[in-house]
Amino acid sequence: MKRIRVAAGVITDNDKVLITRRAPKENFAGGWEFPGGKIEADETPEDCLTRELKEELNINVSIDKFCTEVTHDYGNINIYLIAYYCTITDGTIQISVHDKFKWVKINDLLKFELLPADILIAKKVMEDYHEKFLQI
Ligand SMILES: Nc1nc2c([nH]c(=O)n2[C@H]2C[C@H](O)[C@@H](COP(=O)(O)OP(=O)(O)OP(=O)(O)O)O2)c(=O)[nH]1
Repeated sequence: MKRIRVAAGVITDNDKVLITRRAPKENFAGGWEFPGGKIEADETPEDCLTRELKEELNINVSIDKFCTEVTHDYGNINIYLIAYYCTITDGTIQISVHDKFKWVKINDLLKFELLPADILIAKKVMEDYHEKFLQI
């Protein structure tokens, strides 16, 4: 089975988080995801994420913190997905490979049709958010 490694960015703004929708003709068209892409052989996940977010959304980000990692078996492909919390440091979002982007309430994340591998990431983001909220 084909195995790939993918880095994804969890970009939050107070109670919201950014998700992007895979365009028609892409694999998993119509599915919402955390933007990012495949990690190349000579790249760290962080370098990959910086590159992908610039390529796909035209933004520069700082990578703040590891969020979580998951592996998911899609049948024909096995994906290792590593997610990091990021902050936009420069630029305004311009989509190029996605057909939509949306800032959604963290609490509403599971209402969107996320890619299957992203459900565990979404749950971790919600958990981290609630923990932060309880500490205030
Ligand atoms: N980017 C991204 N991909 C995800 C997520 N969850 C998930 O299962 N995937 C899957 C979908 C794709 O099969 C794969 C990532 O491929 P991609 O098409 O986004 O990566 P890429 O930009 O490097 O691809 P390419 O067109 O250059 O080949 O991982 C996610 O949250 N973000």
